[in-house]
Order: sequence, then C-alpha cells, then structure tokens
Amino acid sequence: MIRVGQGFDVHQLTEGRPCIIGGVTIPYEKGLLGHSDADVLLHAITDAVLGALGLGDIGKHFPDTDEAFKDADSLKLLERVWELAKERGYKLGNADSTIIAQKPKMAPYIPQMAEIIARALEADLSQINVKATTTEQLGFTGRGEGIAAQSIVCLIKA
Ligand SMILES: Nc1ccn([C@@H]2O[C@H](COP(=O)(O)O)[C@@H](O)[C@H]2O)c(=O)n1
Ligand SMILES: C[C@@]1(CO)OP(=O)(O)OP(=O)(O)OC[C@H]1O
Repeated sequence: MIRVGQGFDVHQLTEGRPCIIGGVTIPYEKGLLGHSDADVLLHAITDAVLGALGLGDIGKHFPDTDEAFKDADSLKLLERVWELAKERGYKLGNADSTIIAQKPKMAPYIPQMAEIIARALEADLSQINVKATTTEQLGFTGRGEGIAAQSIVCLIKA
C-alpha cells in the first residue's frame, strides 16, 4: 500500500533566537520563534508523515500548551512520529521539501539537512530531497518576517 501526506509550516523570524532548519543551526542574525526550537522544515516533514498515516497533525501529538515540548528538539519529535509509521509497517518511499525564505541562503546547508532527515526516517539519502526558494521579496517571507516550509512524503507498506 502507498500513502502520501503533505505538510506546511511557518515560523516568525526574530532576534535572539537560533536559526535551526532541518536540524542544522544556520548562522544568521535572526532565528525562528516557536514553542519548540521552531524547526520549520522538520515540522513540515512531521506533518507530512502524520498526514500519510491519517493521524492528524504535530500540534495534536505535541501541543504547544504542554511545557514538555517547550524548546523541544524537533528532530526528536520527528523521530517519535517516525516510530508511529514503523509500528504500522511503513517504510519511506521518498520525501521532498521546499524551504521558502528570502534569507539566509540555504544551499550550503541542504546536504547536511538531507543527511539528518534521512537518518531520522531511516532512509537512503537518495530518498530525500530538500529545495529552497525565495519569494522574490514578495509577501511575509519576501520581507524576511518569517520562513515557511512545505513537504510531501510517500510511505510504502509491503
Ligand atoms: N533562502 C534561499 C532561497 C533560495 N536558495 C537557492 O537559490 C535558488 C534561486 O532562488 P529563487 O527564489 O531566486 O528562484 C534556489 O533554486 C535555491 O537553490 C537558497 O539557497 N536559499
Ligand atoms: C512543535 C510545537 C510544540 O512544541 O510548537 P511550535 O514550535 O510552536 O510549532 P508549531 O509548528 O506551531 O507546531 C506544533 C507545536 O505544538
């Protein structure tokens, strides 16, 4: 059986926070605001996996009202959701994601992000793709007010 899921997330850029995207801390003058470490890319992938499983969304599993998830490492949240996929007999087909950010430049960090995501989803690097785009200075991402990410995940059960 093949199931697909998609995920989308946005976090605000603000001073005094680390800029953690795809598990990589990117040197930048601003970082992402959230209850957790606000890793917008891992949140989109987590939601895509949950979508494929038909299990709701990240906020249902890890509520932002719960102190247990304050400053949570989003990689751990993705790993916990991946356990749910494995328990149900799924393996990753592929995961494709796009980071939508005017700045900072993501390209130098994408190979490391892909390795981190592949490890979390127990997949080969060839099954993971991460892209980045600006919005040509348009909208909230274009003004540098926030960063968005979207992901699509395909899960396969033999
Ligand atoms: N934050 C970003 C945005 C884009 N990139 C890379 O630049 C290429 C061109 O982006 P456009 O939005 O002008 O099409 C894009 O394909 C990415 O490779 C980036 O690294 N970081
Ligand atoms: C991850 C959680 C939990 O710490 O908090 P945030 O970092 O605010 O992220 P969001 O994308 O709003 O999703 C769900 C949350 O419950």
